[in-house]
Amino acid sequence: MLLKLGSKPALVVSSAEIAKKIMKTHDLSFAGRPVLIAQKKIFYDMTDLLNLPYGEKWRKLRSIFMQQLLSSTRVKSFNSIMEDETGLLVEKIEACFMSSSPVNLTDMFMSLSNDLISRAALGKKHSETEHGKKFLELLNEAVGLFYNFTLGEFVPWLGWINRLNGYNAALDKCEEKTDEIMDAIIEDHLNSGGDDKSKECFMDILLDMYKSNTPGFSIDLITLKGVILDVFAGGTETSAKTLGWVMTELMRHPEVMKKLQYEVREIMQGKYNITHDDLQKMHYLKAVIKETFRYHPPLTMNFHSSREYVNLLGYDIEPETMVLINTWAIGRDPTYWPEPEKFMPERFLNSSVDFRGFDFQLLPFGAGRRICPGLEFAASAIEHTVAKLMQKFDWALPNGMKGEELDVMEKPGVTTGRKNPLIVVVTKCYF
Ligand code: HEM
Repeated sequence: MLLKLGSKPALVVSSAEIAKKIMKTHDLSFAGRPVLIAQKKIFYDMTDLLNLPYGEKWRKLRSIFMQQLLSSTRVKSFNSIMEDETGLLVEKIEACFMSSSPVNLTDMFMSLSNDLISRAALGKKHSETEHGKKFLELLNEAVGLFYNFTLGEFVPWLGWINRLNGYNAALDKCEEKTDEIMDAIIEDHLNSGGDDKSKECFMDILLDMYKSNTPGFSIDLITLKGVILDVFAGGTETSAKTLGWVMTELMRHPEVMKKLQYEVREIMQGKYNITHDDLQKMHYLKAVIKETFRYHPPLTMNFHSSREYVNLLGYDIEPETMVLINTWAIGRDPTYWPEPEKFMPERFLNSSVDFRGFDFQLLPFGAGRRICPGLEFAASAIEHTVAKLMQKFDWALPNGMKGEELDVMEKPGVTTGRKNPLIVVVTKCYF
């Protein structure tokens, strides 16, 4: 669907065929990002990977993400962090069980996700430091500002409204505070380093590059800050909200939960720590996670922008057309998904369809050149957490509520999670 949002052309893509044309056939032509007021302010004039226009700088930064920070070898090396943090999550849940208190999984998943990213990025838990807490508050504020599309965004001559209603002032303040905190985090890291001295975190790698004079290897301070900002902005809410949806669907479908618990407990017999190899054997777990990504992609719209004129199915697409790929609608398209409104992990059991960017009917991480570089990290963290929760606990809803009574209302935002917190109770712990 080709639209005009104010003065800006926009193309909304709701079918897998067109998504394939955008992200495969014409990937290079559509590898841009729309220039948005809030993103320009908060992400250092859009010099971070998430927002950079496609080009030489983007390619260099992308290779830092893929080869230095988030390569599959490095993601595997984070297994011990994942094991530690999911172990702590288990302890918190056990404490709720002992005191017969309900468990707020929404809050717990948000803390877990923040702590995992913090330890990988900064070598320590951000949520426990003063700057860290402020940074998390600011990220929340920034996300609110991103979602608040203003008229001035699409009708430039109405930009004065943003001055009048305080939006520009709020952005200026958020930009200033974010930069101050980024400086404080870097300073703090230079003074103390991470708690886990044996492991290199993203900040160590980036600071080495910042201090290096090797051509093609060094980066400037703004780039360093942009990378850290991207890792937190891209990696925390997305994973936390996915976990919330996985557990929601498992609570709503006790037969699926039982089958999953059986698989995990069979594979883990007598063992506590879950390894990468154990996860590879958990086929039903992978199917449950794929089905959750199909039904509840945390980024329901994926933003690209055209870089040149393209003729798409007979339509002329102008340069700088905003392209919105509606992954939510594509995941529920009956052309690809029989009974799309049914949560049915079995549909993935004898199927090669995956979310790694080759199957355009399942695009939670996007596809093509700009596919999410955090895919392996996120998938591993989500698999690890869900496996642990299935291994250790039996679950129920509070006050005898039945699974089908649990709501699936969504709270719209940059990422889409549950509207209401997910509150559950543990009925049995396996020590
Ligand atoms: C469930 C978790 C996650 C989901 C669903 C997700 C989804 C996405 C999507 C849809 C995109 C846009 C792809 C495109 O434009 O085609 C993206 C880009 C990105 N993601 Fe993720 N993401 C997740 C986790 C992460 C993590 C853990 C990190 C970092 C540690 C991360 C960092 C990024 C970055 C930097 C980009 C921009 C890439 C570029 O423009 O070249 N994401 N993500």
